[in-house]
Amino acid sequence: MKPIALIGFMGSGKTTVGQALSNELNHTFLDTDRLIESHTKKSIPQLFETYGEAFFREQETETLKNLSSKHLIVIATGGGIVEREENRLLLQEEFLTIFLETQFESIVKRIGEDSSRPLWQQSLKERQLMFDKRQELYRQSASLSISTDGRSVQEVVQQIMLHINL
Ligand SMILES: Nc1ncnc2c1ncn2[C@@H]1O[C@H](COP(=O)(O)OP(=O)(O)OP(=O)(O)O)[C@@H](O)[C@H]1O
Ligand SMILES: O=C(O)C1=C[C@@H](O)[C@@H](O)[C@H](O)C1
Ligand SMILES: [Mg+2]
Repeated sequence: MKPIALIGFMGSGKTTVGQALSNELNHTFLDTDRLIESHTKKSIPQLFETYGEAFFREQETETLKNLSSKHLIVIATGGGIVEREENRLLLQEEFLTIFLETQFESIVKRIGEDSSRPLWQQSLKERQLMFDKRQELYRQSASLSISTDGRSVQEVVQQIMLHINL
């Protein structure tokens, strides 16, 4: 069985839903953001500040490649993983990829003014533009989309369980 990958914008719930889903399935949970931080021994804000976004994206692709051959895992990805075509192809071909579809208004409520997400440190208009641009990329990369608006984390997990045939 292919590894399960959760994709979606920052705050769509990839990390929290991924943890709960992995418990339900008795799979190992891994988060590409946390793997990159432990590999580089730097926080994401430090990586962006010191080495720039391109370096972070290289690390992200390497991490995704390494995870593509693993079994019985659920991975949470970074919100920008779909920016690279190479990653989109990996997500389409090597993972059972699930898009946690979430309206921009819900994202704003969930994240607030969080300084741990460097690309959230922009004007509301720029955040919305980035969100709009990525929606099509998430859809292209996933074989299943689950709406998270108005659903608790457990309800999102239940929806995923209903739609995947394991
Ligand atoms: N379905 C939901 N309903 C309400 N709040 C949620 C839901 N899913 C996640 N949250 C909350 O939203 C916040 C962001 O969730 P989380 O960190 O899991 O998002 P993420 O997709 O992993 O973001 P990032 O791409 O930045 O890593 C957390 O405070 C989490 O508890
Ligand atoms: O949306 C993005 O581009 C990002 C989301 C986070 O998960 C991290 O991967 C990082 O902050 C970049
Ligand atoms: Mg996360």
